[in-house]
Amino acid sequence: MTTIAVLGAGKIGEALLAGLLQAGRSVQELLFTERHPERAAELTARYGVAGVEVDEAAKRADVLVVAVKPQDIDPVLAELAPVVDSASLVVSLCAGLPTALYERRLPAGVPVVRVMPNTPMVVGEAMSAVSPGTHATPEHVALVTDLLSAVGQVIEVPESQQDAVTALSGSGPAYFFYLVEAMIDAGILLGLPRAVAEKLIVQSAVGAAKMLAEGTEHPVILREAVTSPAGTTINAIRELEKHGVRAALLDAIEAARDRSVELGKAHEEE
Ligand SMILES: NC(=O)C1=CN([C@@H]2O[C@H](COP(=O)(O)OP(=O)(O)OC[C@H]3O[C@@H](n4cnc5c(N)ncnc54)[C@H](O)[C@@H]3O)[C@@H](O)[C@H]2O)C=CC1
Ligand SMILES: O=C(O)[C@@H]1CCC=N1
Repeated sequence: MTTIAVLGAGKIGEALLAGLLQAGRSVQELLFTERHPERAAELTARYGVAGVEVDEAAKRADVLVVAVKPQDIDPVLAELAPVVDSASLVVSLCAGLPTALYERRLPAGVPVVRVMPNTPMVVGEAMSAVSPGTHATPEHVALVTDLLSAVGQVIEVPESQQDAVTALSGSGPAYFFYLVEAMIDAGILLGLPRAVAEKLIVQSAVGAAKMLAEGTEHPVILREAVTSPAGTTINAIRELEKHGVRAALLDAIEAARDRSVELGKAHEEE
C-alpha cells in the first residue's frame, strides 16, 4: 500500500483525491493537509479522507504531493524541511516551481518529481507530464507515473519543457471551457434556449474530442471534412481568421508560458 498525502487540498488537490478514490484507492491510503479548517472538514465529509498536520503527513505517507499555489510555497517548504528525509518522495504540482527550489530548501537527497497535471483527473482523463529532479530515480518516476496513470495519461518530459507544458495542458482545459462558453453564447444570440445550446455544444465537444483521441486523422483533415465547399462552416472559418483567433491562441499560450517562467523566477533568490 502506497500512502499519498496531498499538501493543500484546493481545486487540483481535491481533483487528485477524487480521481484516486474513483480509480479504486481506499481512503486509508490517502491523507491531506489544508490550512483552512472549514475546507478540511468539507473534504473529509465529502470523501472520508483524513485531514492531518504536515508532520503526520510526512510520517504516514510515502508520497507527499504539494498542491498549494506557487505563491504559498515558502511556508510549506519550511514546514516540510524538518520532517522529510531521503526516504520521502516529494511531488510538486506547482506551476513554475523548479525541482531545484525544493532541493535547496529540503534536506540533502530528498527526491523530488515535478508534475504538471490538469483538472480532468476528476473524470480519469488527466494529462500529466512528469520530470525528475536531481535525486529522483527512475523508480521514483515509475511510482509517480503509476499513481497518475490511474487518473489519466502520463508522459515524461525534460524539466526544461515544463513551463510550455503548463501553458498547453495545465491550463488547456480552461481554453476549451472558454470556447464552449462562447459557443453557447452564440447559440443564445441565435435565439436557442440555453439548455439546447449547451447540449448541442457539449456533445459536439465530446464527439470532436473522441475523434481526436482516436488519433486516426490529423485535426486539419477532421476540420476539412466538416468544411463543405460553399457551405456554412467556411463562412465561420473566414470570420475566425479575420478576427485572428489562431494568432490569439499562439499569443495566449505564450503568455501563459511566460507567467510560468515568472512564477519560478520569483524563487530564484538563493
Ligand atoms: N487548478 C488547476 O487546474 C491546476 C493547478 N496546478 C497547480 O496546483 C497548485 C494548486 O492550484 P489550485 O488547486 O488551483 O489552487 P487552490 O488555491 O484551489 O488550492 C490551494 C490550496 O492549498 C491550501 N493551502 C495553502 N497553503 C497551505 C499550507 N501551508 N498548508 C496547507 N494547505 C495550504 C489552500 O487553502 C487551498 O485550499 C498550484 O500550484 C497550481 O499551479 C497544476 C495544474 C492544474
Ligand atoms: O492557472 C494556473 O496557474 C494553474 C496552473 C495550470 C493550470 N492552472
